Amino acid sequence: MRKSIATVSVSGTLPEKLEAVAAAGFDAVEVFENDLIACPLPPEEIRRRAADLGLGIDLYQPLRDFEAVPGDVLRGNLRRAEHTLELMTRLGADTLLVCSNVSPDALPDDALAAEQLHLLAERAAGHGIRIAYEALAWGRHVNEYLHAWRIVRMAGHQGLGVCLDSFHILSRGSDPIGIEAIPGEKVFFLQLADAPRLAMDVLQWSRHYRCFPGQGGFDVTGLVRHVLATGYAGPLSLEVFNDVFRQSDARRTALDAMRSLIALEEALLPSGAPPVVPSGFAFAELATGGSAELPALLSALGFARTGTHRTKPVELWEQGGARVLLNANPATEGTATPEETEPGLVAIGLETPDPAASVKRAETLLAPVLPRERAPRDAPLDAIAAPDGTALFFCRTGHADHPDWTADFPRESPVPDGDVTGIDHVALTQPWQHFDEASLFYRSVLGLRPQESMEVADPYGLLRSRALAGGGTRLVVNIARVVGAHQAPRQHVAFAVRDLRALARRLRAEHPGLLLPIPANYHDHLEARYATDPEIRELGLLYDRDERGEFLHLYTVTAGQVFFELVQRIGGYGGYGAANAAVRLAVQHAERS
Ligand SMILES: O=C(O)c1ccc(O)c(O)c1
Ligand SMILES: [Mg+2]
Repeated sequence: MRKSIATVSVSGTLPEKLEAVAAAGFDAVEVFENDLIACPLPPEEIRRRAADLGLGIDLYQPLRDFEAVPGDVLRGNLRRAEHTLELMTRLGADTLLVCSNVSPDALPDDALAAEQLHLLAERAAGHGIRIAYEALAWGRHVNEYLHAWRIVRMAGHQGLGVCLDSFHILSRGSDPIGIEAIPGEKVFFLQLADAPRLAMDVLQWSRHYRCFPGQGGFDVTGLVRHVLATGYAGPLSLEVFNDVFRQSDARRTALDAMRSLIALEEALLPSGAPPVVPSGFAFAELATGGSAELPALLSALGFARTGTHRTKPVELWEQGGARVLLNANPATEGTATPEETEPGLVAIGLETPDPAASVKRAETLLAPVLPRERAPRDAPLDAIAAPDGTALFFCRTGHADHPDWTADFPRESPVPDGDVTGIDHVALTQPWQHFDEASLFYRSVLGLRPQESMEVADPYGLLRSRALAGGGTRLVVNIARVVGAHQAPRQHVAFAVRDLRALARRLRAEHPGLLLPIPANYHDHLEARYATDPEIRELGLLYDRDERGEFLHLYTVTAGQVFFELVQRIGGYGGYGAANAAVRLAVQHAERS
């Protein structure tokens, strides 16, 4: 299907927007009025630049507050409309979006609205232009898409149809099934936006919080199915007003937008290949930053170095099913970022049933595929870059028909069988403007299911956190908005533990200072709330429960950018102890200062 995007959805000047959108592979744009009137280039030049970039201008928008007005207001409106139609001729746009009237001048009179829209459609037809009428969710009298359709039908003009916008329809809770009552040839345009579910004024919600399909809480795919059932064959056009995207790199946002449409289109196809969901973690790779902190932490937790890479300063540490690579020199492997000069997570190995299919899917969804020669191992593993720069390797460990990366680490000692059984989850911190992008990335590329995002108080700011899970893989993406010097550690690796009480008892006895101290106030609160047993306080454990089970966890001190969490899930507990994250952040800040 033809893919289009409104210029309002990305940052920059109009020429910059066009370039970014073209580079991401879009076919066309909707030109937003504000972008045009602030642009020093004449419309003919904008048209030429778009054409040179291979972009059509599918729509110009919006003409506001036009219909259902008294006669004296109509005269002014027609003058405005005439100007817009002339401008569109110069721009080469053939569809004008008219959004429903929000002004106090508007009358609650459908027949009058229909008559005046008919008049406008007649004038527009003289310029070879069609009118797409859109119900804004906050329109004064017309705010439902079926109401807009009734008026369009009443007007009965060939050059007048409706514009459907998923945000306006779904934000009001309207049932999109009604779309199927509209003949496809009367749907002139389809605008798509998702949004997080927020209880707030709908205009503010629309103007600041829209996001790309797959990033919010609406069933945009389901709505598109109804639109396609009408026979609609026009563009899928993204129209996203979002305060973060307005400030982000336009090219990156445009790629994110394109990824969203590719994933949406795929979801529409009954034959679409389902995502290859990773079944768990093969390894976590940490840069040591040349310090002994990480090996010391791991051996205290019961890990042992089981192998050393044949040619590279990389060690394999294992316990139970948990594997950690300690890399003394990741910068020479071509993945250098400033964080790598201190201990931190640089890569994650994911177990997938079909590594080739995983990387192919990642490529289809515009994930940056890392060149093989940059892979820090000798076994030919495919890797992609996650939005925060972490490398994600696709592995099929222990299957003879796939490259055996563990063979690069000749075995030095057996794998200890201690309390740690595997990697439960990995948490990554995104730059704040990449939160929605990261959610969509992990959801579409890896097929993980996002959970609701949560907000956690940090003593110096706010942490937003979203867990994504599927097939035995759990990731947590965080963004922290905190004042300069008070950054919390960026990453953690959480190990699954069989008996956390036993492990905590041992660690407290043998390695005082290794675990993060938990305030007594926390345990007072916990006992009042859950009547937890005194051992939880004695051992300094954190605790949570949900309707399916219980969760015990604790944290180590931090090394560079990374720390370890130890978790024990009891019953079917499905969370991450988010209620305790604020306590952890406060203690980590105190520990640093
Ligand atoms: O917020 C607005 O005013 C606005 C304008 C045009 C649209 O297509 C829309 O969905 C919203
Ligand atoms: Mg719209």
